[in-house]
Amino acid sequence: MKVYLIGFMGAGKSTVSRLLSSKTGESYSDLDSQIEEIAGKKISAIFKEDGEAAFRQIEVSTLKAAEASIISTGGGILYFDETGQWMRQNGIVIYLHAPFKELYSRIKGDQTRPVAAKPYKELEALFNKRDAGYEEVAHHMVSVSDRTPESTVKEIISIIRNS
Ligand SMILES: Nc1ncnc2c1ncn2[C@@H]1O[C@H](COP(=O)(O)OP(=O)(O)OP(=O)(O)O)[C@@H](O)[C@H]1O
Ligand SMILES: O=C(O)C1=C[C@@H](O)[C@@H](O)[C@H](O)C1
Ligand SMILES: [Mg+2]
Repeated sequence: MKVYLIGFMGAGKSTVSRLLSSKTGESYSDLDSQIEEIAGKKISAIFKEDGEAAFRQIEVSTLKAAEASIISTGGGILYFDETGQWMRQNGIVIYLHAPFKELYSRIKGDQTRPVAAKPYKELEALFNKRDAGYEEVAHHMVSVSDRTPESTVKEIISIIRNS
């Protein structure tokens, strides 16, 4: 059974997937890292040189080809409408949720995330739009607000056991 972690930038999808993998012994794949390996360059360079649309095409094909049990997605994984339904049909989808302000404080000024360079208000509007989409697609919503990754992982392990 596959587990897909979804959520906005800074939610901790990469951090939690790594820890979940080490606690359960299940394999994990971080789509952003895999994309950088496939493309042979950083995400910021893909955005700059090839454009966001090209990045999104690689992102969705990397998602569909991912073989690991735990898959950490990028914040824009719902760029294509059908991607959410595809994940739901292929595994358990878990939304890591926190209020925008908290996520913003984790990602502001981070040069590795080109989307995070948007002005505060624009980014907040993007969060509000995506938040509804993540919630609709997810089988489970897990709060990552003011919480350690260890505690989040415990909750996810219990969700997996009961699924
Ligand atoms: N529970 C947490 N509490 C505080 N900070 C956290 C927590 N989880 C992750 N972080 C920090 O927030 C930042 C973003 O975490 P991470 O890269 O795991 O997010 P992400 O959801 O994978 O983001 P992206 O969508 O951009 O890939 C990192 O600096 C990380 O150390
Ligand atoms: O939220 C987004 O649109 C993104 C999030 C990151 O995980 C990367 O996938 C990329 O920087 C785009
Ligand atoms: Mg990540």
